[in-house]
Amino acid sequence: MREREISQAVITRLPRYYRYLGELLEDDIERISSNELSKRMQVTASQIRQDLNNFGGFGQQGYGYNVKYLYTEIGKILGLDVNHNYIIIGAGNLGQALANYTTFERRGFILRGIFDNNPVMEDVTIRGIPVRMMDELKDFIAKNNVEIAVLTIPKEHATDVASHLVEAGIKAIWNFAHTDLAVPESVMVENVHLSESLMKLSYRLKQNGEHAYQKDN
Ligand SMILES: NC(=O)c1ccc[n+]([C@@H]2O[C@H](COP(=O)([O-])OP(=O)(O)OC[C@H]3O[C@@H](n4cnc5c(N)ncnc54)[C@H](O)[C@@H]3O)[C@@H](O)[C@H]2O)c1
Repeated sequence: MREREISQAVITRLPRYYRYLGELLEDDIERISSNELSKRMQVTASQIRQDLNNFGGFGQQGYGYNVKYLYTEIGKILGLDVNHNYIIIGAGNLGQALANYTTFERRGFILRGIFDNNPVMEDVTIRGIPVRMMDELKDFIAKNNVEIAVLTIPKEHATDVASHLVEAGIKAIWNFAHTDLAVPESVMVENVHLSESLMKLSYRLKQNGEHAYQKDN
């Protein structure tokens, strides 16, 4: 597989293909045409053919796509054929919600530890995992082969914590703190802003002329 030649735009669409193909598998659907997939995903059939042609030979005239094969291959491209150890930093509302979301484990993301700097949280367990204090962070990352840190702490502390993570050899940060992190290029950062998604929804409601409650001044 020549992954280097796949464009970034295609890569960003892969998780969605992966999700839909996973649902087809759960429904015991073995093959699907690009037209059928197009209807389900609301993407044009030609976009699907173009995207999936990047991986060569997956679709066959008159047969369509072999769902299991495509799902497996896209999983490999996304690095989902191996496990990734991760930790959560910030055991508050969001950190706990993510820690309790067991579907990540099914995808191969294994929660190894949860950290916080509030002594009240020390040894509180979330899904059987004890909350640890930050002084254990560096050793823990090295000993447990942790690749990914999820940052669910207030933005004021994010820069400082990110630099500790870099020092400790973390490879990737899933950043929920609302701030851009300055880390070396070798460390991957994926920022998540749920409120931006909500704003897009608000925009669409507005375009649709939906009634909205006026804000109190
Ligand atoms: N990106 C998003 O879509 C999104 C969505 C919701 C919340 N957030 C942000 O995520 C953060 C967490 O939200 P929450 O509702 O869980 O808050 P919270 O107050 O419930 O939890 C934050 C936790 O971080 C811990 N903490 C603070 N500083 C720390 C440090 N230096 N090291 C380790 N732990 C530290 C606190 O003790 C607390 O347990 C907030 O900054 C919030 O703005 C982002």
